[in-house]
Amino acid sequence: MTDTVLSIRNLTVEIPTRHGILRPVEGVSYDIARGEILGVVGESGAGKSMAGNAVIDLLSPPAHIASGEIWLNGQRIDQLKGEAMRRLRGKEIGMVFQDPLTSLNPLLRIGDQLVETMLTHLKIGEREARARAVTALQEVGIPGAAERVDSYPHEFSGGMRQRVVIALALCAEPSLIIADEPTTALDVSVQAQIIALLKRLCRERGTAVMLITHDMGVIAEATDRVAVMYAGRLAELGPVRDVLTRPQHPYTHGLMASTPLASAGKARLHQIPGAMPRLDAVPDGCAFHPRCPRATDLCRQPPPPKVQDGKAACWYPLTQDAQEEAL
Ligand SMILES: Nc1ncnc2c1ncn2[C@@H]1O[C@H](COP(=O)(O)OP(=O)(O)OP(=O)(O)O)[C@@H](O)[C@H]1O
Repeated sequence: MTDTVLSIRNLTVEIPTRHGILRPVEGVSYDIARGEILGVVGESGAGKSMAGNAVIDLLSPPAHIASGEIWLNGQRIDQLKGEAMRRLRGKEIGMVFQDPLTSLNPLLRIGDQLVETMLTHLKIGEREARARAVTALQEVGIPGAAERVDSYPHEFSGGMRQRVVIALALCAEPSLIIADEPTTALDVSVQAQIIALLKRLCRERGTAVMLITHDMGVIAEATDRVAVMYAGRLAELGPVRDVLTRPQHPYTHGLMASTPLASAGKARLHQIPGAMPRLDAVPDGCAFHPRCPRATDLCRQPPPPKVQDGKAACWYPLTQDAQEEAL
């Protein structure tokens, strides 16, 4: 028996437009194992959310999965629609989005939302579900959970609301959590607490997590492995320590050098010259080549080698020595 929870294979998402077909996700593959937190990182517009939304059939039409496969616990799910997908979303996949209010019903007490979710997906009765709702709120650190279970979402602060969303996402005991920028809307002081909470609870339960973020600090703090996306493609995939301290792809290297975390103590932050291409103008070859100081003619023509775990999609991956000098 494998402990792979989610397996994305060669996923391509297309958006047909009047000017041609856009591919916000192209040929992306990664796995997430039980109890593992995979960080998906990249600049705004890199396709991180699209890849996550494809898993839960939340792509906004006309965006759609054009090719590839998505497997959850050995079941192929990329063709599931309607009720079958809704059932899977509540039971097997929990979701935590940037804005907690999108996950909460403003008209229902939070206890009722937790109870409803548990009654739908777990084989337990109402009394048991009520008791578990209080425990769930205690576990996510809501003070006075026994009373707050009867509060409405608007009666909580942003950070507390996100705690409630985490309780809601976990209460049906899913095998996968998709957390898309879960702390971006929160005060800096609260961000670290929420990330620590998510990490602890998922570790305890063996839940796999796809953690989508543009924040390298969150990646460093919470993840086991990292998938780096650029212009819809995977640039690099590997254990967090390797990707952060010994990035092979020049894009990852630039991303690291441009974060305050990595450049602490340096006089000023590095900037990657230029901008990520628009989806209707993604260059041939390696999409990063116009911004890459190491690019040669080879990078302008054939697609770069496919990413493998621990091996970047680059003809000229940075060796350890080159990492010191490059960029
Ligand atoms: N309906 C649409 N038509 C055209 N382009 C779209 C459409 N929906 C999304 N896109 C584009 O798809 C790309 C991928 O978007 P996505 O939200 O996945 O990026 P992201 O990496 O999650 O960025 P962010 O961190 O800003 O959320 C972006 O360039 C976005 O502009």
